[in-house]
Amino acid sequence: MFLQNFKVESPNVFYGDDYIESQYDYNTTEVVASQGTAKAIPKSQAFHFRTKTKVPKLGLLLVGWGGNNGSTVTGGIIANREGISWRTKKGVQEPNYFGSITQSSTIRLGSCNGEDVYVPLKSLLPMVNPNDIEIGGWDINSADLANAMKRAQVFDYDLQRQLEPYMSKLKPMPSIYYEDFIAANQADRADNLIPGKDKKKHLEQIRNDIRKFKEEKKVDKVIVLWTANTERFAEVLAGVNDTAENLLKSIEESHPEIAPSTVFAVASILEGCAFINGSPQNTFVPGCIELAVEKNVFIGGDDFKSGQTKYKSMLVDYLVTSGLKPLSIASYNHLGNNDGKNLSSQRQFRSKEISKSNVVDDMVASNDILFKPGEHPDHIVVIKYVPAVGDSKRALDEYTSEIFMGGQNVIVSHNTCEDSLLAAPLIIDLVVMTELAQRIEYRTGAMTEYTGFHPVLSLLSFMLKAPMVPDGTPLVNALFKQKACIDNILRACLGLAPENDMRLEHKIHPSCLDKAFIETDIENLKQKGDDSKEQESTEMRV
Ligand SMILES: NC(=O)c1ccc[n+]([C@@H]2O[C@H](COP(=O)([O-])OP(=O)(O)OC[C@H]3O[C@@H](n4cnc5c(N)ncnc54)[C@H](O)[C@@H]3O)[C@@H](O)[C@H]2O)c1
Ligand SMILES: O=P([O-])([O-])O[C@@H]1[C@@H](O)[C@H](O)[C@@H](O)[C@H](O)[C@@H]1O
Repeated sequence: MFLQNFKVESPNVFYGDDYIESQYDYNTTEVVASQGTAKAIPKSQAFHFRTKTKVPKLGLLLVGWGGNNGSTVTGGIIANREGISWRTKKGVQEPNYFGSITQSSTIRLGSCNGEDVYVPLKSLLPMVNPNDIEIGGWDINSADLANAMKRAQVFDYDLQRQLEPYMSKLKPMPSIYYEDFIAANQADRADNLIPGKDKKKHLEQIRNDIRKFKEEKKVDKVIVLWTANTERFAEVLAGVNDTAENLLKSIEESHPEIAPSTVFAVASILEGCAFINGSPQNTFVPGCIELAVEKNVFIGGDDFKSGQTKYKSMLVDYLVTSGLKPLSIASYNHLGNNDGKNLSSQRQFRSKEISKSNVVDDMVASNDILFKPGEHPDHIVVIKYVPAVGDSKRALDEYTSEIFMGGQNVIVSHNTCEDSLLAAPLIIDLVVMTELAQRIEYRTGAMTEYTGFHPVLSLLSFMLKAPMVPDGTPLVNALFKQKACIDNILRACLGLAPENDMRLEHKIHPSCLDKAFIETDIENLKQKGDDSKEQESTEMRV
């Protein structure tokens, strides 16, 4: 069964004008190791969540707006907003948001008389509609978005033709170009630059651009997202970018080791705007993270997880979960877009190699039966630039695993995809989820005031190859664990238990179930809800 929307009827949830409020018992298991044995201790803590119901008018500023991803996500949103369909050799194609979990995925809400009930993920809590997002951005290249779209060669001609009048009006703001950070082969694109080499002036100009965009477009908030080229890793240097104070001083002094992406991140944070890094470089040097925490502004990254790596994080999870031991992962792809051209330079490729290689670490570390401590599969990552294939990346992967009694299993996959058509929906999800997270607050334990999630927004992990997590917290790459995290946190904001797939009611004799479990007395629940709200508001007045 599928429903478009629903309301939770429970004493633990209150739908107010300004907030959806919930009470939620967070249950987990603490393991205490002592004298060679371990004790598993169930733990529970009561949380109060509240989510602002008013969805803001959202502005999105893309760094690298004129790129394949930037032009594709912009054109895709315009086509959906304007209802533009187009002719292809297979007939008429309608616009959609396939590939976006916020727009095209569902979750199991519960069951109705034994039948599973599914609802759109976006029906759980009020979310921004991508069609309403105001988009702008910067690019080192001056091409307007119509010419950028043509250059990208991603959309069908008949769609490009209809988008042209909208896209030709969109022009990227001048940006900053520090040639040492991206491939030398990008130099011929750099004709749209903020003048000078003074990084302090660059920072101020970018901050001014953000403020100007917010005023002109009359948006309530702005999110900045990096979809510009992959940069080389910046060196983390004591006294330069290791603390917020040193980073700000280094920008003032135009230190050569401060990357364009870090200047954009600092500008966004200082303007109170969340910053998301869709590329693999270490934009978030320690000083930048410290600044985000100090200013309590969300940051998220790194590197969109679009096709080959998303597949890898799923397949290795299946293998290890099944007790099969991956021995080697050979991950090759070639592509012919400008991203591939930039990555044909070793230092930029190295950034990508890191983000594509670490994605299996948590799954391997989860199973000491298969892997001795420190043991891991051979894992190679190869990316080649082949202009002829354009944005249509060809990914070839081979997974060799050890199976029962010394046997071997070899899985080979071929995955052809228009890279930008997989990345564009991720940009939408990263932005929609970040904006939603900005409206969720919690209080727990002795707290009397509500507060927001940690500024390093690990909730975004499902969309990213190398997810940023708060210092000292575990990094989860297993794909469906990442999705379950999103689903269950949204459920908690509605006072709903996490989805656990036990389906106990279908594993026991129905006569064993309580009458109340089988027949839900809505009226009785409603009364309980009113009483508990009265009690909660009394509590809140204390
Ligand atoms: N499936 C995918 O496409 C995918 C997946 C994961 C990560 N990524 C990453 O996303 C980024 C964008 O990918 P793409 O295919 O759109 O690349 P692209 O080369 O088409 O676009 C990048 C754009 O950034 C611009 N640019 C470079 N430096 C800039 C700067 N300092 N300021 C402003 N603009 C700048 C370039 O002129 C270009 O228009 C790349 O880093 C890529 O590695 C892409
Ligand atoms: O598909 P995926 O591995 O998630 O990600 C892609 C890589 O396979 C590709 O080599 C690279 O050019 C893209 O920028 C993107 O990173």
